Amino acid sequence: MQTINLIAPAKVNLFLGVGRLQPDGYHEVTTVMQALALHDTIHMTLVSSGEQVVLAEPCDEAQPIREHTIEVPAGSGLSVSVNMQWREGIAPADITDQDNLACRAVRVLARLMGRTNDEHVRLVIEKHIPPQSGLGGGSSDAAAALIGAAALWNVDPTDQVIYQAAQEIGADTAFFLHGGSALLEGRGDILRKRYRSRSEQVVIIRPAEGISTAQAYRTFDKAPVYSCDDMLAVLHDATDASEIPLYNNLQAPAELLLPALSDVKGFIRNTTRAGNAEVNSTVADSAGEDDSVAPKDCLLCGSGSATFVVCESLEAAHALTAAARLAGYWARATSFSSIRAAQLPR
Ligand SMILES: C[C@](O)(CO)[C@H](O)COP(=O)(O)OP(=O)(O)OC[C@H]1O[C@@H](n2ccc(N)nc2=O)[C@H](O)[C@@H]1O
Ligand SMILES: Nc1ncnc2c1ncn2[C@@H]1O[C@H](COP(=O)(O)OP(=O)(O)OP(=O)(O)O)[C@@H](O)[C@H]1O
Repeated sequence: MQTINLIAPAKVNLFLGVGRLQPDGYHEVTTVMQALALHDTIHMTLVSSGEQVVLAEPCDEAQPIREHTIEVPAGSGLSVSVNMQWREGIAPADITDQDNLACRAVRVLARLMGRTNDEHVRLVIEKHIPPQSGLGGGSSDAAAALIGAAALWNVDPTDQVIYQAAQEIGADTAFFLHGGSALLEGRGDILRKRYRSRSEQVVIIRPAEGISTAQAYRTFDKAPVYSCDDMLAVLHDATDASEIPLYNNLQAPAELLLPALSDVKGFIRNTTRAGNAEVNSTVADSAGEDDSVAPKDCLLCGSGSATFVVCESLEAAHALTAAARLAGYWARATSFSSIRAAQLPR
């Protein structure tokens, strides 16, 4: 038996330019993704044929630790299971082991490698990234599970099969193998260039409801508004992620799907305007009086439903987080980061 620990960071899209729908059901996308320090933690154990192990795992408040027994009978092939631990007050989502993107990632990698060993991969995921938020939590868990399975199976972490598996799982997964800040095209899975990461404090604010990514794209198609070529030229010329303009053409469709998003924008504007200019003067100064315009330095995360706000200091981030929680939102102070999905040192 072998256990390793991994981190799976969240992301935001500093720039998300959705283009035309392709015959495969996916849209052409030009995006600049930026990793956050906020991350899920994954513990991954490989149990081989003939072994019987008893793992001590986190459970719930009533029973903080529980024993979990795993046996691998001969001829059973690969099996994968997961224990999801919801942290940070995130409402637990009902995800079967079969549908869990991290479990899927392990199975896809085994298939692409032609690996047919009798073995069990057990995952414990400590969830700090809320799902259906546009923060890519599930995709990042999948990327970390690929890195973890590769380490447990002695596969070179730079082997192309890992990138191939990531692309098969979903559009966002490939980014988390690179992390930091990067320009991606295609379905949002082809790396074009890397930038120096941003490093400021960020607050994530999420209303109670999530948004389905597929539904956000379908709503976009009803009245598409495309980014212009001048904007794309800026992305290709930039070397530092701080040069990237904040832009997301899924913001308007997401607001149509979820009116609570306009309330979040209003909350951010009012909080930073109403005598709290020191909370985030950048947002306050640029907010103007027009309530239909988003305050500067704040943008929808991917397809939503979370919004991120760039703050000038740790104090400003904590003040905004506290105000957002008081207003009934899920909120979390974090920062931009250069991390990626990775194994932690033993
Ligand atoms: C909104 C973003 O998070 C921005 O980074 C991504 O584009 C979404 O990436 P993701 O969650 O990994 O998406 P996937 O799980 O691959 O796809 C979910 C659904 O979103 C839609 N989808 C996704 C990516 C893309 N380039 N075009 C699409 O139309 C498709 O309907 C797809 O069936
Ligand atoms: N390990 C996982 N963590 C979270 N969600 C998962 C996981 N595995 C599968 N899912 C499913 O994926 C859906 C999207 O979750 P995710 O956290 O990736 O949302 P998202 O951030 O909106 O996605 P994205 O930004 O990639 O579009 C969830 O509704 C959930 O059913």
